[in-house]
Amino acid sequence: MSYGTTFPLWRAAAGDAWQAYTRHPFVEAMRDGTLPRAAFLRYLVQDYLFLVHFSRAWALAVTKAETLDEMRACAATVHGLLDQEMQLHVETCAAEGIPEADLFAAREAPQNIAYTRYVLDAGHSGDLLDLLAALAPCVLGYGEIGARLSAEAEHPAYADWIATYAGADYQRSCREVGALIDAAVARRLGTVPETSPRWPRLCARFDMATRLEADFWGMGLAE
Ligand SMILES: Cc1ncc(CN)c(N)n1
Repeated sequence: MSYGTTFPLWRAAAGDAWQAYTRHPFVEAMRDGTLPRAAFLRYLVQDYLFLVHFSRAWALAVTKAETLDEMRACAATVHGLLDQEMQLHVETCAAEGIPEADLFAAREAPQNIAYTRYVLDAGHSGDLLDLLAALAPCVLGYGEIGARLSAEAEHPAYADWIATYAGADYQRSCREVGALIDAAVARRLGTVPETSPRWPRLCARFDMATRLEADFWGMGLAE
């Protein structure tokens, strides 16, 4: 999946870290159905909390925007996270006897704190581009993983999860976020952004967020 022109450049710059994230053993175990349910639920509870902070980060992006179009795109992502994506977590956990109040009150894992606060700090200390570079691996990586698993899954155990990220709503959000990133980059860095002195730092932000994604999967696998 390309989701615009900037994402493939950032993804290529991240090199092997991107494969380590999108083909992590946790992902492959969802693909072949061998992922233990306890590991999935541990991940899903943490991911609910992750999405709470991620929504805060996208809300911060609204305040960092310079145009109404940027504000609308960031606000639409906040809506998608709070009112669509989190339903997967709430409904799956409810079916396992875990009410939403328990999700909200769960204790955050260190890997979760490291990732979400890194992203929030990227936004607080930088501008919209710093924040978008740190947000991109999350949104677009799951789009890529969902699309691949929907074609390659060998077992139905995680079909609901896969359907959420392969689904039309999530894939549309990925294309919109890709377009937001391309327009924000062009507005601030011009048409050849790779030559900007800011480019290496944006690639470094994307790379760090990618590594924190892999650590997040690892947290799910840890006993
Ligand atoms: C850790 C993580 N990264 C990405 C996504 C997809 N929004 C997610 N739900 N959780």
